[in-house]
Amino acid sequence: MCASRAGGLERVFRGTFIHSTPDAALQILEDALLGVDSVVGKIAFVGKGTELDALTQDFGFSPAEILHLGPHEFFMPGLVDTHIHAPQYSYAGTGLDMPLLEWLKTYTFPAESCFHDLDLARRVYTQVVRRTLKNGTTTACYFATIHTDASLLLCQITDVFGQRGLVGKVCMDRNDSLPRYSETSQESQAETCRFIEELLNKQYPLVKPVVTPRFALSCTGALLGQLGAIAKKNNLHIQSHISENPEEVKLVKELFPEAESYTDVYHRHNLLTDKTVMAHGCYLTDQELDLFHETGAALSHCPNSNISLRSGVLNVRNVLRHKVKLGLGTDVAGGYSSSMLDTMRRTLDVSKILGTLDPDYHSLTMEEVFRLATLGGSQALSMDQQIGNFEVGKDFDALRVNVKVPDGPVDLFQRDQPKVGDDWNIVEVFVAGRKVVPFSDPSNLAVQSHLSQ
Ligand SMILES: Nc1nc2[nH]cnc2c(=O)[nH]1
Ligand SMILES: [Zn+2]
Repeated sequence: MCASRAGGLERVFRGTFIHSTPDAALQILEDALLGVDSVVGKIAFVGKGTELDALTQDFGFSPAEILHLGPHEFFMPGLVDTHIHAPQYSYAGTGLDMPLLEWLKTYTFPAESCFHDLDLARRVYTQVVRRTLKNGTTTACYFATIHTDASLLLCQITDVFGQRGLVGKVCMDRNDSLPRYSETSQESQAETCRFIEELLNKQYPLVKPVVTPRFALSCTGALLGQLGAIAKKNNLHIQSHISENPEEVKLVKELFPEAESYTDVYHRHNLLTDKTVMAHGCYLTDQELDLFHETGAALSHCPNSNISLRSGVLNVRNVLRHKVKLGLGTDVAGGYSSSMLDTMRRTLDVSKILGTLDPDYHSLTMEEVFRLATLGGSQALSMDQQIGNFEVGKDFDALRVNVKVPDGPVDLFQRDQPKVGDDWNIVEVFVAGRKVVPFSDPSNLAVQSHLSQ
């Protein structure tokens, strides 16, 4: 039995719990009892069904209060999307017919430039938060747009729906392709400070700011340096993109000839810390991966996007060999799906293709991918003290999965082989102990009144 002192009323579940630990990619706890301190939303104890008597005494609950999972149900940790562009949800699944830099100019910047319109932002951001929560994303690391007020609205919506979020106002002072979607270095710096200050003043318990230079091609060295200083002063997370596409890598070399590598561009501006997560990294050298390891910076693997924009292929084994923290990201709308289950499948598929091309390559297992999507994501965001698995003392961020949901997407023949499933199978979602899916009517009413202010 593992337990911490109880602070409040317990909500106790009994059944199967599946999670990862640093030592075990997949651990299945059958007939387990898990208690949640409902005041603080943290896991108070994890024990075996055979320890019921001791647990009821120690934590003061009665067996009648236990919520029993069904025979085809289990709990798993919430999914962590380490890289998603909230405004791009508005055109997800379209416009995937060109490579990254053309795609940005043709679809992305024009779409994002409209988010000065707060009505549009409210509609799209409400949908992306609802959809990702329903799909089991309990923590999302969001890019918004350059617009501060719309970015603050995304924070508010994330808070109201109860999702855990890192949210970044995007910074870009070097984008001459679309004049109406750009800002000066001074504006970018001042608005980033305003965004951080206003968001921290709101004191949302689960939503935090993340310093967000779009990528090296969108930012001058001066802005990168200012953003590095802002992140350091406020001890904040940092997110950006790196080494996604060969053309991008080549242009970064030309724009920053003084830097030793793409990674060095960020490093010399103090943007590589143990609270940094960089998306993609398909073309990083071993030396660059060493620098990631030394600084504690993490990578977000976004396979759907890498395939859809034909950007590249990340060698996940090599990243793990360099002991670089790694999570998974949907990268909507470079990735066409906002579902982390899709990202998990693509991660597996890409790894199997690498194994097909090179018989010496050890493809990832399903269990390893499960760990990347949960504990790995929490490590990549340096939040693994708080979330990522069912360790006592962590917040209860969890998905209740029913592999035999009525009219569900899979047919089950053997009780013990629930190895495939879909978003439909996620019947309840908890964040910090609060049930956030199904959406409750009162919560919807609260959303309406909050958001109309
Ligand atoms: N996939 C992706 N890569 C980027 N690099 C710079 N901006 C973006 C973006 O919005 N999506
Ligand atoms: Zn991205």
